[in-house]
Amino acid sequence: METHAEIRVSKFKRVCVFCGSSPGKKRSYQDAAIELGNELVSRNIDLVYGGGSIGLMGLVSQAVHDGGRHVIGVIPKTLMPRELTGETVGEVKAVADMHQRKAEMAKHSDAFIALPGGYGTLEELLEVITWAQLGIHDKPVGLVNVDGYFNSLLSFIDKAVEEGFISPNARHIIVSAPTSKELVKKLEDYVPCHESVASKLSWQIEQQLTYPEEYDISR
Ligand SMILES: C/C(=C\CNc1ncnc2c1ncn2[C@@H]1O[C@H](COP(=O)(O)O)[C@@H](O)[C@H]1O)CO
Repeated sequence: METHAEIRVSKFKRVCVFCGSSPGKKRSYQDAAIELGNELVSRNIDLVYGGGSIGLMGLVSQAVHDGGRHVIGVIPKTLMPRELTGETVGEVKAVADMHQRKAEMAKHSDAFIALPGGYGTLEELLEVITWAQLGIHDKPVGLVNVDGYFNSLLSFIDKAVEEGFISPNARHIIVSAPTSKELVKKLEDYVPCHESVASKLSWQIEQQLTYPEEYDISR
């Protein structure tokens, strides 16, 4: 059995995790959030997430923080009062709005992982998949399919491929596995095979024009 003390090398420096602001009803969801945090620690990977301590977000961030890795919580100013999201461990980056939050989370991460969650998680997951399809980034995107939580979403995506709305190549953007350990391995091996609509460079130029300098947390 592998322990936290065992550090394995990863090609990812920072991974962005999208997950429920609620804990979910099954213990397995909460266990999976802690397992993902521990998996990142064991691979020497830092965390980027939506900030706060509520739900699965709190569990994954606490596990990464307790394991000694860096945690960045990217929070829109509106959600910053502690009674809304709880205390954030590690570094807090304040951003102007939800749109900038997603852009900043994406910019500072080498890969994206979704755990079970609700509308917010699905929206974040689908957006980074869409951005990959458009060529805005070429970073791997995966989901931890805890107890088959995402089966119906994956079936829907397969239906969209069958019906001609998603290309078979773009179907490969989304990587899934039942556990964090298997998923991180798959993401490490991921090679994009879909065609991009526009170059990464042209999207970067477009993004620089979108937000004023005062909100660019990379400075
Ligand atoms: C809507 C609720 C609480 C709001 N609090 C949040 N605090 C921080 N981040 C949030 C919050 N709500 C959504 N997010 C982002 O979306 C994902 C979680 O949303 P979900 O709908 O719970 O799946 C998460 O990755 C955050 O980035 C009351 O539940």
